[in-house]
Amino acid sequence: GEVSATPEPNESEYLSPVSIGGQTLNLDFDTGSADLWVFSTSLSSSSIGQHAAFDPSKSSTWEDYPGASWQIMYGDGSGASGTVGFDVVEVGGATASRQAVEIATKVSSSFVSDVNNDGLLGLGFSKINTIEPQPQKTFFESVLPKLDQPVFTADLEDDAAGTYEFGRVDTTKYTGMLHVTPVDSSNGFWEFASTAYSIGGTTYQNSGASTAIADTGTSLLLVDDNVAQAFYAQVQGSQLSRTAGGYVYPCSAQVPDFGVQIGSSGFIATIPGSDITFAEVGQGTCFGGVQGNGGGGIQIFGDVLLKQYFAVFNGGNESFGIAAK
Ligand SMILES: Cc1ccc(-c2noc([C@H]3C[C@@H](O)CN3)n2)cc1F
Repeated sequence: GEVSATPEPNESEYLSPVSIGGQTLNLDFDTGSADLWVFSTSLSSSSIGQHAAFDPSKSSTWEDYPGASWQIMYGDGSGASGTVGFDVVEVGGATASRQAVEIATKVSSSFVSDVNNDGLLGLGFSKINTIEPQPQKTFFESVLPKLDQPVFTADLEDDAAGTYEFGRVDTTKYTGMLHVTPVDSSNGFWEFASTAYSIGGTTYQNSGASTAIADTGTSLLLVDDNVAQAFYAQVQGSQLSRTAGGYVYPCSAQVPDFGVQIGSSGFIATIPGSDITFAEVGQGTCFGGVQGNGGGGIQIFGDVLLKQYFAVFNGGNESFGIAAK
């Protein structure tokens, strides 16, 4: 089948309506993790606040997974944990009839205050699913055999709503060719080689051999520290600010275009300098959308890059592709 879910954009995440046991929640689609978890009525009312909370007792199709648990930590240190069951999960039009659904009994404060999402839907590989005693399939892995094509696409926008589609590649959504690279899923991510970058149209080889992941759940573009340093060396007045947590510069500064290689093919995905500023932090100072990854070895290509392109995640041949739009 072919489905589409239109995420509501928020300053740092793309939310899509998901039906679980007939209850609709807005979930943050995250290709960098593999847990589908929801705010639940097991949480305290102060934690639930304005969030939609899933109530298993009101679902006629809910099935407990006795003794199972989960616990996850995200890149920013936020986290959640709880118990597990199975239910019917429907996104746009694709239905997983017995999808593992992780019930939050604890969530960190940043999830309580992020009133836009009622949980996350992981689109990474189930190798990193945190359910004990046995990791469970992601929604995509559950529906994959039933899809016309074993793919999902992400068409993220800056301010307008973006779109995730499962089972087809809408070729009217992009122009030119799709630049496809093989993915190495052994770490559980949509991971590929990326050893070159460009600043202001000039291409450089990245000394520290590096890989990158396509991560729709990360807002920024986190590159090797030496690459971030080389980029901001070309932004007048920029500095690495501990208080801001990264590189900042005068909002009036001229920011060069920045590009990163997708796979070893040679294609450099470029972001116009005018789209690189992520936020104003006050006093005419701006926080850059390109930042270092803190020496993690893996670069994290988040929304700052992905929203410039149409992205195709292929679970059949394990590849990642992007095209201009
Ligand atoms: C409050 C909140 C915090 C973090 C995240 C979050 N979602 O995806 C990710 C990235 C980082 C990596 O962990 C996997 N993908 N981070 C979402 C939130 F709503």
